[in-house]
Amino acid sequence: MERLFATEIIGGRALYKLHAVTVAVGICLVLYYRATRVPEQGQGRAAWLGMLAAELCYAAYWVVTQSVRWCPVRRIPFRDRLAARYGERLPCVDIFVCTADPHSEPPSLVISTVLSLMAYNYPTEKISVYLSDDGGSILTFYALWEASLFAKHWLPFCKRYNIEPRSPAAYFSESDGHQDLCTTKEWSLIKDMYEEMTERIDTVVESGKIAEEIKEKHKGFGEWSPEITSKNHQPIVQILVNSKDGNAVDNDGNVLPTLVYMAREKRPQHHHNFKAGAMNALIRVSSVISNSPIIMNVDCDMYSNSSDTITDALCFFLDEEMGHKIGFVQYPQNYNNMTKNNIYGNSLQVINKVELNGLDSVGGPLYIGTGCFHRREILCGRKFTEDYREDWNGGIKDKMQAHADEIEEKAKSLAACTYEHDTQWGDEIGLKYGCPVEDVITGLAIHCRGWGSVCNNPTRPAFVGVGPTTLAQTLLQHKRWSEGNFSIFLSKYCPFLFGHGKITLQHQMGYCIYGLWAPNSLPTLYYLIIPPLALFKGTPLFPEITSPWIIPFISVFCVKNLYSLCESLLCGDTLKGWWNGQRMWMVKRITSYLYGVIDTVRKLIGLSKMSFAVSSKVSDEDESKRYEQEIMEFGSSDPEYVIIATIALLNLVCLAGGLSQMMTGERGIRFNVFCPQLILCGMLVITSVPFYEAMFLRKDKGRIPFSVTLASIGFVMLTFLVPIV
Ligand SMILES: O=c1ccn([C@@H]2O[C@H](COP(=O)(O)OP(=O)(O)O[C@H]3O[C@H](CO)[C@@H](O)[C@H](O)[C@H]3O)[C@@H](O)[C@H]2O)c(=O)[nH]1
Ligand SMILES: [Mn+2]
Repeated sequence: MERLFATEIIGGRALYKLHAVTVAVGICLVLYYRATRVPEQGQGRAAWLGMLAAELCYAAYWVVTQSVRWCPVRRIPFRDRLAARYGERLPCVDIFVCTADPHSEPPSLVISTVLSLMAYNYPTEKISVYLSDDGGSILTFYALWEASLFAKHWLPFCKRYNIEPRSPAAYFSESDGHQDLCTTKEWSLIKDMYEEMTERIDTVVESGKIAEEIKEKHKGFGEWSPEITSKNHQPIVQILVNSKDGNAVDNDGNVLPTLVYMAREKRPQHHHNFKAGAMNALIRVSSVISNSPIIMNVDCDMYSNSSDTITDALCFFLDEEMGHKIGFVQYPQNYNNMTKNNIYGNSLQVINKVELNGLDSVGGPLYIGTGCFHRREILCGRKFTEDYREDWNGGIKDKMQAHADEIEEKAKSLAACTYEHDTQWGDEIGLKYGCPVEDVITGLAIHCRGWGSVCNNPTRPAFVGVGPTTLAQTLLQHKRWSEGNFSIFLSKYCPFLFGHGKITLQHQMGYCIYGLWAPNSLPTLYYLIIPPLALFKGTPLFPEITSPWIIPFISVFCVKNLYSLCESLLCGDTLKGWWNGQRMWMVKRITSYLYGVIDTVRKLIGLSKMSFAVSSKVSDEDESKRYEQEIMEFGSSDPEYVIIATIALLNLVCLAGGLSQMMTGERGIRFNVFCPQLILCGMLVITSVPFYEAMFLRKDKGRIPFSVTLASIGFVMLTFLVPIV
């Protein structure tokens, strides 16, 4: 039988292997040199040994990152074959959307995502969309109710003209009138309708109040009493559109997808486990409403950008040969608000296009929380067995029109905060609790239960969301990610221990690429502080520039960076984008990742509890302007900025000091001996130019505040007290 998807090895392997061998040999020589040339006590022995340790860490980490680069694969689904083979027998799909706060995640944005998901090219009676609102906000409920009405116009419009993307917000901001498709009149009509709705929603959100005459239009509004707060309320489940109900049709008379609002119960005395808790409540609530065998989930900002995504994903699950082994299908995260040169390195192109595909070849990509299709049974803890075959007819299809109220009541009981007490939920069943990257740890458990996963990365991105647009947001997100992955590494779920004998060694290493992000901060800090300081103080830490031993150092540096540049360019980044990305790696390592290490350790010894800071999807006008112009945003005196400014200044001072001492011949600083340190220091200074500008030249609100500069000058002076021994 013809396969429903194909697998292709991504080209460029010969070049990759050449680079890998060069770097590997270089690293061995560097380490050999370090280990055999340790200076005498008092001549920088400690600093030298520190360099050795840092380089050992880098070397080990480099090996880990190569695990996924050996043989990355690309998957190609054949949706026409699927349609021809399965026709009416295609399975039902439940779609979960999570939102947490109407202020950092505006309801108008959330419903655009919801509308894009309702408008998939897939039999509508087989789609159910669930919105989990952890903000428990009547404002979000109101927006969803508006969306349920607008859907009656929007879905027929999308399908009649086959438009993309089907998120109205994205569609209208991208197109200035698709006259070639439909009449201008029709286009303007629907656009006005959409804009009026958004305006109503935004006004309501701003005022925080909903008019009484609106509240009368749906019984759901009755759930909110004045005492309700986001942290203290009863469970709320409202079926806004019930596709089994004969009246739920759009303007063309076609059935609408089921649409459900859920706010699980929240009580101050019960821990709610953040997104993982929301997802688990959704799994249960949906089980009494639609119970589809496939669950897809997205974050509220991740709209569908391609309307055939469901069919594409099903090609993997329904493939006769391989399908029964596949636990989940992951799509990469793409963003529509990235600037050309990717100032904060947030486009994640290399992760999306290299690492996820590479992981696919060694056992499967990680579950990254959004844009992912799961089998319901697997999310609920099922182990892989060779004879496993899914019954695609699952799901609740009978008419429930008569007792929708009863179902809502049943669903509410499943969304109560005591429901999970003394059960396996959050552990063996559903998403795992207690980890800031609930997605990664859940995916790991699934892989260790024997399932594979695949990554589908179509040319037209399937999901597009809102990425961080300020430095602070970026650092916050990466702190959560690095901390989460590091805490997995240190827990009983450490891929090398938990995964041992269950997943391949390469797959274990693949997980560790992220698990070791955080501890990477330590060698990096060392490398950014000690060599410049040693330069200033006249202690050499590298071979002389004229010695043959400098060759491995330089070749590792050049080949590795050239390869990373190629990778980045091939993934669609610009040269400047790559450069910005390198700067951001440095910044993330000395701030987010360092914090990640500290907080993971604090949690291990019981000093702090897990948190999940939701990233804001809105930014103020002034900030957005600077973001568009790719000017780095500081503007507050966060301690992270003090670290960044201190390192930048330290390197500047050491470079200047080193150079001037060399010219005057002071302390015997000879060019030959110190050239490598000068180059290193010089590179750091060039990388840090935007930081100097932000400290000394810029006048706008986003500059580095004077207090930060002052503090960092103080820290630089303190650093000079550190002896190089
Ligand atoms: O208590 C909470 C906190 C968050 N969320 C939702 O979780 C999603 C992700 O939150 P966001 O602040 O956007 O975090 P990101 O860093 O962008 O999220 C990435 O990283 C997370 C793990 O750290 C994953 O859960 C996400 O799917 C993945 O997109 C959003 O839809 C939130 O509404 C909840 O539902 N409840
Ligand atoms: Mn997000």
